[in-house]
Amino acid sequence: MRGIVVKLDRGYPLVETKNGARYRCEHATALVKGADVRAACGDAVEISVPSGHDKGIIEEVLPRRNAFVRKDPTERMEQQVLAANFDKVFVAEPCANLNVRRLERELVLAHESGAEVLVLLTKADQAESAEALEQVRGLVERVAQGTRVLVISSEDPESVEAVRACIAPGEIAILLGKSGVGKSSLVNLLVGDEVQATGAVREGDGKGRHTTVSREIVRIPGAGCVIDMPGIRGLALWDSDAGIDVAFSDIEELAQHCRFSDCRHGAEPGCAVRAAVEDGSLPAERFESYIRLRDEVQTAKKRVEEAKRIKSRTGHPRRWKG
Ligand SMILES: Nc1nc2c(ncn2[C@@H]2O[C@H](COP(=O)(O)OP(=O)(O)OP(=O)(O)O)[C@@H](O)[C@H]2O)c(=O)[nH]1
Ligand SMILES: [Zn+2]
Repeated sequence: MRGIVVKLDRGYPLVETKNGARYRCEHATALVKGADVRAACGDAVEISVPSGHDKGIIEEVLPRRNAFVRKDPTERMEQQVLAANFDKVFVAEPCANLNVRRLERELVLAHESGAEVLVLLTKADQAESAEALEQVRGLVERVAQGTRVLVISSEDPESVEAVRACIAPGEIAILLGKSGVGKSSLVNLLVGDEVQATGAVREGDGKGRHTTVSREIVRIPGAGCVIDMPGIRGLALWDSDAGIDVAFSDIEELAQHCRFSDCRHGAEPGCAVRAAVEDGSLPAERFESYIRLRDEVQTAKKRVEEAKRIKSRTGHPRRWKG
């Protein structure tokens, strides 16, 4: 049977087939052995359900159209696929306490997936003033380099409808942003129902703030689907060169004018990027972010190469996901 992974429930993929039946599944041993393929939310899979077995078995993960990938926070040299086969990425940042460095990183990861990217500036009602809000929007538009920016608030139904209009029926959007930025609240407003527990709901029960732990495809009435990506604390980059090129297209553009085509924008003569920093047309912090993120990707790649060398020397199999 063919199905879609609609949820990861404590590590077990929940697979929905065409007729709407849902099966909690395990991976076939052949998938996990060697290449260690693990199904992610949004994956199309082939499953079998042996009689007398309480779970289905994922026999095959079909090729992915795209994927959202970060470095596995628990394993030094592995990637982790958080979602697959989606059409859009919404990057959510709050209007007040906007963190430009985090936004840059989120944009790199979002663009790396190849899907269309939009920025959601959340909690507009918490902006100090209309001017402050416009200032933040202007800043985000500059950082986001032409990516569409929507300003939203849970207090403003029209802004929520604008988000709904961006997810066409049949499309899947993933929602990215730090805990507490208002993702669950937005999903609830889109669905018109309490599907996701929000921070406010759990605040009074003495168990501390709730953070969603499972990723799930949620259907939105009159639109497509959304996958909340909760609890993404560490967004370490993996192989994100393409994402950096898009997220920092201004710097890539400048680099066309460097004297050397392989200029690293360090001490080389005739570097157009450093010249732009010096004349003030490229903010120094933005250049520093670019270098930092680029170096992070280089380091990750180097570690992967090292791991491969160790494997070829020792024959010891390393685990690979995706
Ligand atoms: N003032 C204001 N508060 C909001 C808005 N949206 C969400 N909140 C509040 O912000 C807190 C966090 O919202 P959540 O929706 O739980 O945030 P989240 O991003 O889903 O967080 P995680 O589930 O931890 O990933 C809650 O107390 C919400 O009620 C908004 O537009 N304006
Ligand atoms: Zn240069």
